[in-house]
Amino acid sequence: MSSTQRGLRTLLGENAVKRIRTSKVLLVGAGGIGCELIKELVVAGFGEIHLVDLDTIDLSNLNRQFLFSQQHIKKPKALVARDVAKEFNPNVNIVAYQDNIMDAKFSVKWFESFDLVFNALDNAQARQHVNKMCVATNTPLFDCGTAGFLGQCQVIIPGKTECYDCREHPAPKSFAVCTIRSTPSLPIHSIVWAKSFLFSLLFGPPAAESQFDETETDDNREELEKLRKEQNELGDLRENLTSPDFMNKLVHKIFMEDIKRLLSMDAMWENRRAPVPLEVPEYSSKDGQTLASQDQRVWTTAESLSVLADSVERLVSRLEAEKEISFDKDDEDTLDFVAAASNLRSSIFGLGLKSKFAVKEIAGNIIPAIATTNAIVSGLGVIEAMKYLAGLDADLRSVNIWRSADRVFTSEKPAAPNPECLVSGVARTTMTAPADFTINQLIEDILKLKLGYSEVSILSDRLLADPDYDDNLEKTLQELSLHDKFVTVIDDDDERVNLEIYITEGPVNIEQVEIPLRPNQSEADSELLDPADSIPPISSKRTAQDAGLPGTTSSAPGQTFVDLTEQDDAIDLT
Ligand SMILES: Nc1ncnc2c1ncn2[C@@H]1O[C@H](COP(=O)(O)OP(=O)(O)OP(=O)(O)O)[C@@H](O)[C@H]1O
Ligand SMILES: [Zn+2]
Repeated sequence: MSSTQRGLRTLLGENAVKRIRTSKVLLVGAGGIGCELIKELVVAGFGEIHLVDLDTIDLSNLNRQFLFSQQHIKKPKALVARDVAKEFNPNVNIVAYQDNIMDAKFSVKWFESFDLVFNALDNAQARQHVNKMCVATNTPLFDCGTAGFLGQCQVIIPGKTECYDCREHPAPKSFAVCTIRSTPSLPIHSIVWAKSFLFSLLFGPPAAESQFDETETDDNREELEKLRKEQNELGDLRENLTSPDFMNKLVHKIFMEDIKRLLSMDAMWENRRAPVPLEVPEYSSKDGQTLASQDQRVWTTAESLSVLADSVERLVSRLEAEKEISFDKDDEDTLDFVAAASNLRSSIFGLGLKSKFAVKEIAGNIIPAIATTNAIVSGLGVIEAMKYLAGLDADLRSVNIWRSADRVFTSEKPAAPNPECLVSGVARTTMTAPADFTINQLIEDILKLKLGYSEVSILSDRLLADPDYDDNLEKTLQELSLHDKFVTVIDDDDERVNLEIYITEGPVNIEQVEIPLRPNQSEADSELLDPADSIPPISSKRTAQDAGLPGTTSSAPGQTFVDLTEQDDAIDLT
């Protein structure tokens, strides 16, 4: 027995140490926090640890993800973390998966097999998914997150405490479309334009909706009309990505014609510096790669055009295999495109130019990760998990690390679940049904006949049916890929809380369930902590957007689905 474990026995007693040794733990994420957590868990003597991470090791991870070194670059994080951590304590059984935790194979049944779950994730979508699976399976979750010097470990005991989604996360700040598209006044506006508008329209997946604030007013109606026309032209250009003339056409359109069109709106430039259409110097894509590697200095116009031309060639050649490409600050081809295009736009509008390195920081919206904060938060998470295993429920605390003169740590007793929460405040059941079971059968035979609903809406990750939408009624569970997934049933009479049904394949059968009435709003409020006393959770993603906190993917009636992967442009520069 190690000295750590002897210390734990003195502190928590023999029983707790035994529970630590026999418990089965899931750790999601093997990045900055995950590396720290697995070390803590292994050293503390947790017996069985399952580790999931979808990513491979990048050079930029090495400064803080201390389990990884140069020879591990490009290898799967989960597998390398398992091998290295095992050396600290060969008695621990570590099972590693290089996989997305949101994959259907990590089913409710699989989650149910764990005693504890730790989140060490960098995005809200995955955290919300794990939160939902833990609440559905009644599994305690310790959600760790850091953003620079700030950190947090939220303790989530389903049914007893708040969950990740019990508090609303403030919507990320977004830029007005006119600032980005017509009147940029800061380098960041050019960067957002290059990344979220130009790059996404040329190479990205089709956006469901505009990522900018497009609220129409009397003042901007004409402008918005022009911008839509411009956008359609860009869509046409995308059709010709492989034509040898593409780069010329692109440069001509976005840096000359579109700028002239903007200039024709005289009123816009009365009190602003008017943009100057680009005078295109000689350039060659051949120099692109060499220039792109010079990431600490500002490129000239000709150099930016060379990098742009070269990155377009690289991206276009990838499109054969990839169909569409998303911006990623660690993907050099996408970063080169954004760095070059944004600087060209900045020079047109007379804004400051930036090195590729600086663009990476802004476009990736990075708050530098601090290894010490990750280590502290991980330690706090494991302490709370040990308290839980020792049966010290009353002593459980969610802990925050602040950067203030008088207090670095604050801790709070986790608040009670919010009855209005779309994860904690719903009823849940499971059902089995065969592949050819239709949505109509689900509504008529199960929901109406067995559970007594009169009017319902059904959602999964999208709307499947409601009283006015019947396109899917004859579609089967198999066609809609609904096995091993949750569907949400909303009572359109507004009486009962939402019902989440987890569907697996088998003969038709539904587990009986009591569906409570919707809580009265005022009663619900009085049971909760005063939000002013509460500290909103921090994401572990080191972007200002996630530190400012994500939106919600919940399936409330009338609420639109927010694809969190598309919110990367929300940049808060505080
Ligand atoms: N859906 C998911 N399934 C599994 N692992 C995930 C999922 N989403 C994120 N992760 C993992 O969570 C980890 C978060 O770690 P961290 O915040 O240190 O990010 P990073 O990508 O290593 O670093 P950075 O973003 O700063 O470059 C990453 O290793 C990432 O691969
Ligand atoms: Zn909740």
